Amino acid sequence: MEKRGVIDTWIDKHRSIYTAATRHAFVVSIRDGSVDLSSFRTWLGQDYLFVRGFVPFVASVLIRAGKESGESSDMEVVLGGMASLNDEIEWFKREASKWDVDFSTVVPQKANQEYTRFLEALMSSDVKYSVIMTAFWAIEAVYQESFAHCLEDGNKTPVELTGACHRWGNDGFKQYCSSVKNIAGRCLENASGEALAEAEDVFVRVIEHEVAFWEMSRGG
Ligand SMILES: Cc1ncc(CN)c(N)n1
Repeated sequence: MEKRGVIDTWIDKHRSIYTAATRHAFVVSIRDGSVDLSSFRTWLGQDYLFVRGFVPFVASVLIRAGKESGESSDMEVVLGGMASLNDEIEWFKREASKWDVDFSTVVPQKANQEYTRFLEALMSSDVKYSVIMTAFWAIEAVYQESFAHCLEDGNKTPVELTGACHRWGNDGFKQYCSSVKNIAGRCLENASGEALAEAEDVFVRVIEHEVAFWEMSRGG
């Protein structure tokens, strides 16, 4: 059995907000087939913009993994994430034509701008490696858990949305999230009390931004 670490204790401690992010009404509406397709189109356009801002963040994680990690495999894990972002951007573009969304006219909404600003602040070299890794894991994990839920037994996910669900809900992405979680967990095992407090705070803030992002997609 997998060893329970500090991240699992934080998930338990902040369970209600964690569940609000991973079982948000928008996600549940995809799973039960009641999703409002105009919300899906809003999400698509906003998430495309988010992902473009996420690429430099992941690049900064990659640089830190190359420079600061004692483990050469950290860089390879992050590089795998970078490669899947490349596919993700291509996927968004294909979906845009399918859903008739013109990305060139999409303007980032407040929740998206605030999330991107938060990521930019995390790219500062003052932010500890363990803290940036915790954020990176949490960002990916919310999407993995949310979209995997839309594929679990009993789902009524509309067939035209299963592509999105498979993108983040597939087993390979789950494995990748687990590798990032292991890296963050290993760093946190040796972290100071101050770094632990910062990482917990960043974990909660990522989850809050994810909730706000789903709310925005629903038109909230
Ligand atoms: C808002 C958000 N959070 C996470 C992911 C997964 N990379 C995403 N595409 N968008």
